[in-house]
Amino acid sequence: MLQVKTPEEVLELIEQEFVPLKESMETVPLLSAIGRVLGEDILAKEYVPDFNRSTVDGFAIRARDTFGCSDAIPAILPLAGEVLMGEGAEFELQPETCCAVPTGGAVPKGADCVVMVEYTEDYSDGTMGITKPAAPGENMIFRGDDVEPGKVVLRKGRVLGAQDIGALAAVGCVRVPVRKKLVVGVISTGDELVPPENSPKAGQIRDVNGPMLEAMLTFFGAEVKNYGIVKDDEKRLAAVMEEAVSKCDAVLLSGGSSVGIKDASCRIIQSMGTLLLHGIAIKPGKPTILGKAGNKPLVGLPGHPVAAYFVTKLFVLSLLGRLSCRDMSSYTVTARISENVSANHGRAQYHCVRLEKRDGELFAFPIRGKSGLITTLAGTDGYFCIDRDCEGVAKGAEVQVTVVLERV
Ligand SMILES: Nc1nc2c(c(=O)[nH]1)N[C@H]1C(S)=C(S)[C@@H](COP(=O)(O)OP(=O)(O)OC[C@H]3O[C@@H](n4cnc5c(N)ncnc54)[C@H](O)[C@@H]3O)O[C@H]1N2
Ligand code: MOO
Repeated sequence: MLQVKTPEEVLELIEQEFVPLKESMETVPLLSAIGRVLGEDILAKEYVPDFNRSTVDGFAIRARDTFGCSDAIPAILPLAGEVLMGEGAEFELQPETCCAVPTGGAVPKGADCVVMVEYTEDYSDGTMGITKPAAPGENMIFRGDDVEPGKVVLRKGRVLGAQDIGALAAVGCVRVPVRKKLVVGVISTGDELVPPENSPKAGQIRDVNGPMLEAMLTFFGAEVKNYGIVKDDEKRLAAVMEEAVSKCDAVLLSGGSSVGIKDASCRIIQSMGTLLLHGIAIKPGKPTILGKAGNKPLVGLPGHPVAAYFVTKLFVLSLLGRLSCRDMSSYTVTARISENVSANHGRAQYHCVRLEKRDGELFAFPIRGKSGLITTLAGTDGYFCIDRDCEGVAKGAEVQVTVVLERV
């Protein structure tokens, strides 16, 4: 019999038993930092922007020179100069004058706002008519509006996206401190397994978990060492596990996690270090094993692909996040369930769903099927959970769907 733990207990166990990897930082060029875990807080060293800028094409002025003006009675201001793009405004704007400025151009000293070209008239005699009163600060970005020296631009732990690469470029951070990629070993075990490129003979099936786990880990940002398929031979499996542990920061072994005579994963993991857990109160995914060799996690995943998928999503990635100090935020949306879904297993029950908007409302269509079927994962957008004390959800009820980001 398995001594199962609740999902909450498993996440606590992960926090207690594993610590972030030491000396796991490296510096990479700006563009190589996409998708990597930021290793340090990034503080601005300079003002961004470093000068007052216009946000429109127009004329830099002093707001008070336009008070009370209108279409009928424009404020008439001599044109004192023009600022060119990419050049500083070397002069100071005198009262009751104006100066042409392009969008993004520097606003000269003395000016406190910019009036849009649409609210001006060019009298072609060296003067401009301003037809709308302006307020101080209008249409301007001031020096340091974006960031000032010392301001935190990005926090460590964040997985860097394209928008973050832009922010790093803005502050001149072109050598980015990131966490080294975790090296994760993946092993599939089972006499029935053949590589996906083979045609299975009677009693054989293609290895689904190996490629699926490799894809999940690659998207997560790990470096994967795939040890392929190992037959149900305890000695051979133990030898491949030893090899993987010596080369990797964590090892995932799928199949053989249950309590059958040939299910050797638990014995092997136990023999290599400490067994922390065998059994989680979730469906699918109950016969999961967690152990450690030093600070290196050894995970025995259930062979059923949907179970292997959920255990990886719910626990393995959290564990890898713990090792690499990674921000593990997930994203949920509220959706209306399209049909009744029952549950009475005394375990938290996870269901994949397809999301679809109908008449402006988001619906979750549950995908039914046993955890041994892989097509129940294909084409799904996320999943929701029915708590272990709940008997199900009724058609039309709102559920919180965790969106699977691999597809974004
Ligand atoms: N007596 C019991 N039997 C089972 C229990 C139990 O508690 N008591 N739990 C069931 C549950 S739940 C699951 S999940 C599975 C877990 O099985 P194992 O981890 O021991 O895995 P196998 O027996 O090796 O395989 C199960 C199933 O999955 C297929 N498989 C395995 N690896 C792959 C792969 N890489 N790609 C695709 N499919 C794979 C395998 O062919 C089997 O069909 O145990 C239940 N039994
Ligand atoms: O862990 Mo399972 O519930 O048959 O996939």
